[in-house]
Amino acid sequence: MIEASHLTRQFGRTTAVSNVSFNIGRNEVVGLLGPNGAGKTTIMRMLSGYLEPTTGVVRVNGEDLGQNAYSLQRQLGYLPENLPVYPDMIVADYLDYVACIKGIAPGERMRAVKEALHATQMQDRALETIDRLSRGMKQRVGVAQAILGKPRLLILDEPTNGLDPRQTEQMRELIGQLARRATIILSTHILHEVEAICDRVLILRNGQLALDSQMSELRSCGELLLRTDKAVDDLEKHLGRMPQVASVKRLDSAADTNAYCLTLHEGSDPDTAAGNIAHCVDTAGARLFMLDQQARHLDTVFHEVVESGD
Ligand SMILES: Nc1ncnc2c1ncn2[C@@H]1O[C@H](COP(=O)(O)OP(=O)(O)OP(=O)(O)O)[C@@H](O)[C@H]1O
Repeated sequence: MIEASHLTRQFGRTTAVSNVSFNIGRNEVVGLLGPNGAGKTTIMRMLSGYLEPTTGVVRVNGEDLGQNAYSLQRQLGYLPENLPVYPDMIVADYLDYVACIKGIAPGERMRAVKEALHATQMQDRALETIDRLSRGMKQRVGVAQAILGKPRLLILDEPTNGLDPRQTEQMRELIGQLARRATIILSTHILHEVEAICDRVLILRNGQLALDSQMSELRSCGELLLRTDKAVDDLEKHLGRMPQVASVKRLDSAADTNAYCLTLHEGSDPDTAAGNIAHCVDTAGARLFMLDQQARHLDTVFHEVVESGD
């Protein structure tokens, strides 16, 4: 759906983004993360065609965005970091104006505006002047203009910025609904937002892509916790001989149970390993009480990735 190939962007002597490449497929929901100044907004602006890369290419459905910016921009929804909403305009007029720029046919515009207002729960504010709305409400107007015409590609720069916890929750739900029919790339500083809604995460560090991982792979840390009865003294040895198991550590044992932490070899599939471990425990003659894959949290990974570059 969208392909970023060797993107670099310089501002004078500052290299904001350096040789970043990735492909994002249809209906993926991708979180773009990184500390302040890592290059997130610069990438979002290049992906949406509002900023030209110094070198590199963005392709949307195989078409070069640089060559076809105007027509491709009409097919995508973009929520910029700083909302360019016109303060003196009435919400509905502004959305109608954006619908017009996006090339939505005159007969379709009213319905498109109503749908966008409904999706962002702004129906009651349709006739207010944008200037008089709160920060969170303005943010919703920004999202409403991005989703006008139901684009298949949405680029959202910090969509929950300035929202209160309830509005944040509503925005998360909205993004979840939009994700059923659109590819979404969103940047945020809120890591649990990414954990809640993204399939994949890209982490930038100093303008470079430091991590590109599916959330499911990222959560797996290659460790399993095992608890058995004490029927077999040398269970540790049996477990250690398994091909997927790199090491076995005995943990504190209770009166009638033993506990182990098993580290898998890199690249081992945790589900296959879990099945084999359960079989090994059974054949050795012990009873299995618990076998649990350990999960890593995104904030642990984020800090590891960001700090490894310091
Ligand atoms: N128009 C510009 N002119 C000069 N430098 C810029 C410009 N836009 C961005 N930069 C610089 O490029 C780098 C990346 O900025 P960018 O806004 O993309 O980071 P970010 O990851 O979005 O940061 P934040 O989390 O603070 O929003 C920073 O060093 C910034 O100062």
